Amino acid sequence: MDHEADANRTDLMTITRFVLNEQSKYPESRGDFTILLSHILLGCKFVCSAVNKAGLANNLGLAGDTNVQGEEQKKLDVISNEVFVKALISSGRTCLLVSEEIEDAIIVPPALRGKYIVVFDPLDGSSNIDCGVSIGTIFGIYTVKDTANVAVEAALQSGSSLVAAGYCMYGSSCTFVLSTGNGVNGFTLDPSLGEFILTHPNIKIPKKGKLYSVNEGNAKNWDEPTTKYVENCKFPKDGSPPKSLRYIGSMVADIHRTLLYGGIFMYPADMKNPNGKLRLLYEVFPMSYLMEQAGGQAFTGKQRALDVVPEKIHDRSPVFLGSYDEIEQMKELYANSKANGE
Ligand SMILES: O=P(O)(O)OC[C@H]1O[C@](O)(COP(=O)(O)O)[C@@H](O)[C@@H]1O
Ligand SMILES: [Mg+2]
Ligand SMILES: [Mg+2]
Repeated sequence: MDHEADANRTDLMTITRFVLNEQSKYPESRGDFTILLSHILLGCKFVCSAVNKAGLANNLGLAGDTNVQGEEQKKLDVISNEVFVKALISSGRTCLLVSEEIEDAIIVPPALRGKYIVVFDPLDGSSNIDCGVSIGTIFGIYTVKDTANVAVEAALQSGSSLVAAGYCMYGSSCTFVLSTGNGVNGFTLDPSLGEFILTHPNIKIPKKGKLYSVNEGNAKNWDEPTTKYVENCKFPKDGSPPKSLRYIGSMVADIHRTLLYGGIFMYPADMKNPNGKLRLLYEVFPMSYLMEQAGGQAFTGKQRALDVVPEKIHDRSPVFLGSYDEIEQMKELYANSKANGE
């Protein structure tokens, strides 16, 4: 380890220091959020290490069960879910948990309750686990006034009520991206220090993009606006160069690239999946929150994604996320198709 180089690095802003600085702006704060976040970070470090060692520790492949979504669970889906449930409950700052991998919401025992609801996708991009492609964890945080009588309905809040959201990407490096409502910041795990260091301050998505990201394998089932938008990416009518297609198949990785490079990521509704595939509470909302905080937009095809009010905890929603101008184009296509009664 090059201690001298590290000692000279004055920019070593750890995420803990960053959040404590943020917290100092709220004199009334008791540090509950900082404690909750430290437990989420611990969970991410644990899962990052488990992902890195998965092949060695025989943690690749299927777990043998099916989750509430009807998907075959991967061993790492189960491991990461257990890690986050334990970490979140032991923080003593949560009262209700919603996980992609568990059918019912977890109501935290009264003695361990705090004011936060955490909705999370413990491992996103499960289809990419066994081939070592980037995967991640996604989370959203809400608050509750009445923790004593908390029930599952308390999680059915619109995305615009989130107080924080983020993801951790397990890729070539482990990157943690967070917003608490004052912009978006990215931190990279320094494995030798075991610390997340600020490496992407104040992320702002470019207003336009040269990339589009969608599973074109679903194209035959798409609606008119989606078909027209993708057609225009490939054969632009205004003479501009065609956009390039980038699709990893892990929402965390596709969104991370979109935040940094610009462009659009979409999982539209189609005739096969009339509500799309991605889950509102722990995929669509957190990513929409981050996208808006970075200057982009998030649209469902009908409305601003964050304005949707979920009816059930595992509801799905179509979603278009990305650069401001790209989503404006998509909105226009939907408005026109509506006007033409399509
Ligand atoms: O294979 P498809 O249909 O393109 O779906 C890919 C999408 O499904 C997901 O893998 C769903 O998330 P999970 O892996 O958490 O179930 C997203 O990460 C990704 O964007
Ligand atoms: Mg997911
Ligand atoms: Mg998942």
